[in-house]
Amino acid sequence: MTSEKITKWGPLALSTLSFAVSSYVLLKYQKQEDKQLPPTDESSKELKKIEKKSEERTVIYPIPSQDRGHGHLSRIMAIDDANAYGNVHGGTILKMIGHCGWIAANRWVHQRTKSNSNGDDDDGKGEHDTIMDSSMVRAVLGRMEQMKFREPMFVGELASLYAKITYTSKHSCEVQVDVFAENVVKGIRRHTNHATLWFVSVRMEPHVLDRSAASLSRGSFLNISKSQIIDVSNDTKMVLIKMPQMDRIASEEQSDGDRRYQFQKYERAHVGEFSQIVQSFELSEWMDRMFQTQDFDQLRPGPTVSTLSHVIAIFFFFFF
Ligand SMILES: CC(=O)SCCNC(=O)CCNC(=O)[C@H](O)C(C)(C)COP(=O)(O)OP(=O)(O)OC[C@H]1O[C@@H](n2cnc3c(N)ncnc32)[C@H](O)[C@@H]1OP(=O)(O)O
Repeated sequence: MTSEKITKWGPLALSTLSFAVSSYVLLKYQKQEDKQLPPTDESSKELKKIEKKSEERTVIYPIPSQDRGHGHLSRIMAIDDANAYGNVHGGTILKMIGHCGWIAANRWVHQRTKSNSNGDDDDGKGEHDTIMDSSMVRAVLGRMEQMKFREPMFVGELASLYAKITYTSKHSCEVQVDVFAENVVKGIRRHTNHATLWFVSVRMEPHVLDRSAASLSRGSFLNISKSQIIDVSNDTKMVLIKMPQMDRIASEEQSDGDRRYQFQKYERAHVGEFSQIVQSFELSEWMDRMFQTQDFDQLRPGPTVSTLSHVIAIFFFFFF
């Protein structure tokens, strides 16, 4: 064989050989693996045994009663929590407040299980008390109010948040969240933030979404009733359910809570109206009306603008 032939056909022959060997090895390995699998009956028995063992190991603890309606979060503030001034970013604190309130509200709504249902609260809003599956029950954030940034928080401090249910209405609850910043090195703790959140209790239900209608335009969503808000990604809808009520609440606390509840309801109901008034009100029209009026003149002591203008007009009329 000449060296020319070797250089021409050698690499091709080598690659074919290596391909054949690797295919043979792979097939043999696969066959061995198949042989190792136990028959189906045995394998299912084995699986059941393993599942039983892991179930025995998994202990599900009930949420302690003192934690119901309470939430707690703690975290050291890191460099990436900082804003341009080097303090902790307000958005970081807001997010943690949302999480902490969410813990308290969800622990609260999860008191509603099959065992404590009474089946008497179907008030035509689609809510029945027979909660099928606790994983479908949740509290969703409706409103965040009274967010107070009392003092700045610094990187390196320990942020500790405490949330507590302070009022319940038929379908919503008020959660108060307090935030503390602790300098662990110096042993100093400061009250940095306070917020009030309102959560609404809902149940997720499967819903067949008419995608053709929904995808036409954003406007088509506006036709969907508010109590059937749709989670497009999961094809589920939220249905309002009753909020578990606070018991053993002092009458003063109850009336204070009622007042805060009525106030936020009133505010929500009138925000739309107020913005409509602002939008429809032309500034130029307002300026015209303001300067046409004589009321301001009459309040001033001495000759009014209108009186002076009359004198000047008479002067020009007679002398020019
Ligand atoms: C956990 C999270 O962070 S979830 C993420 C953020 N949140 C969300 O995505 C929720 C989006 N919003 C919604 O889905 C809806 O607005 C809901 C479910 C909150 C309310 O639905 P609506 O159909 O508007 O409720 P509707 O007007 O019938 O009121 C039902 C109850 O909720 C209360 N509610 C409704 N909106 C609000 C609100 N913005 N703030 C406080 N309470 C509210 C009402 O007071 C009422 O309770 P009541 O019967 O005890 O008086």
